[in-house]
Amino acid sequence: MAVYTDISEAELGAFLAQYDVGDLQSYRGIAEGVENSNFMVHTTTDQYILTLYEKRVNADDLPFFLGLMEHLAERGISCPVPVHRRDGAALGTLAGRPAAMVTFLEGIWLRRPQVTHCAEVGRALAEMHLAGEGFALTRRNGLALADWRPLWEKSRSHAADVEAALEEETESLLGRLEVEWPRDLPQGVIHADLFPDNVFFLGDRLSGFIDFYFACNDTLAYDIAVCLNAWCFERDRAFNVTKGRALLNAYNAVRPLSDAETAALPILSAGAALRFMLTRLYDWVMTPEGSLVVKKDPMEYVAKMRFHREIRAATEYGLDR
Ligand SMILES: Nc1ncnc2c1ncn2[C@@H]1O[C@H](COP(=O)(O)OP(=O)(O)O)[C@@H](O)[C@H]1O
Ligand SMILES: N[C@@H](CCOP(=O)(O)O)C(=O)O
Repeated sequence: MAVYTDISEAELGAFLAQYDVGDLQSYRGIAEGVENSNFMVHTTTDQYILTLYEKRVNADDLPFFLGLMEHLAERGISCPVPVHRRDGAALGTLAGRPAAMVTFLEGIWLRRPQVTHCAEVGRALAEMHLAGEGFALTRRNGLALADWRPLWEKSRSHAADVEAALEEETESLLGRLEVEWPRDLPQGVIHADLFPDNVFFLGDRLSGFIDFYFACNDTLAYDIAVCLNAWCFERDRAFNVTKGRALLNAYNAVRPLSDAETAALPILSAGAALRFMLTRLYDWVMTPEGSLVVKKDPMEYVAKMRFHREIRAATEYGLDR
């Protein structure tokens, strides 16, 4: 569960007194999520999400994350908006942690997204990429290609415990990515973690994105690759080309992909699969039993690395060309 830091009613009441949000009525910790401590807060005027930023989030990045949500919301993207205190600040301190309140986003995330939802994600991702243009702050991707090898070196010696071939396969893919990674593709603000648990729906209609805490400036098409991996594989780890088609074509209809972006999709998808395999592997082998960190299965992403290795063209993902 993701309530690493607990808060008392008195602390929260004093924190809320800095805002124009009415009086505290009730609050509860939210079990979902991995990185931070989240609370649902009901006041006499509305409901909000309170986040206490934990160790893995760099406090220097918070103005980027909070400012980005505001920038996107001003441009019509549905996402939480930071609530400002009476003194104008969006970021405060609670229980010794940096803390912020954001507006509550209606909707639920889908455990079993269907083709229609993949199309919604493709469309909304492209809209977000366009809306990100002009955002004044920048943030380097802390989990970009250059960061993968140092991360790999930390858990590499445990890879064989997870699967015999994993060390050799990872080494081989990483070596290839370091040589072939595309560096001249269109850049912009990317979400970088747009998994189903970060996208809300009301019925079949996408109601918004949450969890911008990996957002950064990077290759736009890499964000599509993250989504292809997160949305278009089934539980048996098979790629669903109908979902791929829906996601890619919906994206392309809003922000047409260049030939170079299209050609790079297989390598970007392999890289995206490796990136999530690496963070999952690290948590898998390094997190002590009984810790609150939720461990996700690295093998799910090993299967995706293997799948992309065989892909030669984006049309195999379903993109119409
Ligand atoms: N603005 C929001 N509106 C509604 N629910 C939210 C909002 N932000 C977070 N949540 C809830 O909190 C959970 C965890 O949030 P998330 O940002 O994914 O945490 P973490 O960064 O720790 O992974 C979400 O699955 C959702 O249930
Ligand atoms: N999406 C990542 C883990 C990050 O979790 P989130 O709850 O912050 O989205 C993965 O699946 O490995």
